[in-house]
Amino acid sequence: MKILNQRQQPLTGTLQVPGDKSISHRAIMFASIAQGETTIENMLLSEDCYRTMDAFRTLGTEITINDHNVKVTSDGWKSFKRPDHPLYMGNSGTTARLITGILAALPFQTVLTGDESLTKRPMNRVIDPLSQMGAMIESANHKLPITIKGSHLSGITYRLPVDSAQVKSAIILAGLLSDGETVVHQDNITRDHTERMLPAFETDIFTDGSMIKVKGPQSLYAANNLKVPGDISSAAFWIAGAVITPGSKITLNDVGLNPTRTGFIEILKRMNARINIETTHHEGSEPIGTIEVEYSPDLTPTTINREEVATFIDEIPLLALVASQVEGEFTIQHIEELRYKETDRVQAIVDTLSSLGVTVSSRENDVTIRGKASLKGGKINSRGDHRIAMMGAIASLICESTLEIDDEECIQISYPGFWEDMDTLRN
Ligand SMILES: O=C(O)C1=C[C@@H](OP(=O)(O)O)[C@@H](O)[C@H](O)C1
Ligand SMILES: C=C(OP(=O)(O)O)C(=O)O
Repeated sequence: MKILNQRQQPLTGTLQVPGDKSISHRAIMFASIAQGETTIENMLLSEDCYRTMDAFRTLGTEITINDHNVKVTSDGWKSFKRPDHPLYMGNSGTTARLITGILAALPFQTVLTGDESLTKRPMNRVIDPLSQMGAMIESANHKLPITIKGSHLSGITYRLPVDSAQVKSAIILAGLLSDGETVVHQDNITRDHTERMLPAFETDIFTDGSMIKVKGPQSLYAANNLKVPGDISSAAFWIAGAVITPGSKITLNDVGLNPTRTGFIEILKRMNARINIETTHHEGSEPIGTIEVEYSPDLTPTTINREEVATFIDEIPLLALVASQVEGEFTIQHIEELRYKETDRVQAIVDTLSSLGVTVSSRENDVTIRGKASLKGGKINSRGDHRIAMMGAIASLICESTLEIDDEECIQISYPGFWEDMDTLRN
């Protein structure tokens, strides 16, 4: 439990947030299925990323960690060996979905398990398309634990029924290891780190943004040095904190500014938030830059379009918190996918904000928040969901009294240095 008493303390100063979680997972996975030695700089060493590293070590990859630099040495996917125990995915949906795409095409059986939260999250979204490719995956109710039998796969053409980068990536990875052509169509933009990073491993992949095409089977070769940009989803906590806390003014350096991830900033700008972003350079094919944010007293509501939801999917709890500081009624629409995250985040938003004294209600696919609210403090239950725990910590910046956060250790899942970074910005 964490007790926070930081009433109206502004966030000020400069910070570099840790490496991006989505990119860190992919760097380990792609380096593992490739032949040779890849070095990864600024790797995120969080619980979820350890689950990915543990799984690929069990399959035969050598991974050494020196500070935040990771060396991955592998003979490629054809050399992977059958694990002699179930692979534990912990809390990580990204690990579970993407590795299923790889393991489905390998000639041995693997069992995947997960923690209490992950075993409630849907796997049918990857099992269905992979089965169409010829995969044999057994599960009770399409949830973990699953048994992947390992079979010879053939390419498919598939239109994503949900806006999910995890599903898209699982199919692309399976496609690389399958016979023939695999084509994935998406109706709305989802994060495209897989498409951007794979060419660094000498992979042939074509995309025009709404369609992705790969031909298999392909051998992948180690990438030259990869550098992971700062995680914009981690930066988002400080951005939200600065926007709502009087007196704040912060600069965040070296943050990944991939346009498929910057939805939160775009939306805050539409709401009159005082934010400046500038792309300073690229690492591989990922744009990187600086974000400057100031306290923004004149926020206005905006409309959330379905097409943009995936570009800030993990920041929606934070947007709800910011919405509580906007005059009038603010509806965040089209957020049904939040029900399938670490917790039902639609419900978590309603329960957390209402326990802080905000008038908030939800229907199936949206949440409506009435502002401007004074947050009263008290106690919130993170339910073991890292993003809800950190959203609570940011709410505490403007609470009138002490706030207690249950189960705050879950923050290790995505942001191990969170409390240290909070101290940096409050000094
Ligand atoms: O591909 C990824 O790295 C991720 C995709 C998103 O999930 P979905 O694809 O399920 O929306 C996101 O919520 C998750 O934190 C990371
Ligand atoms: C949803 C998340 O991650 P994952 O799906 O990988 O568990 C998240 O980090 O908010």
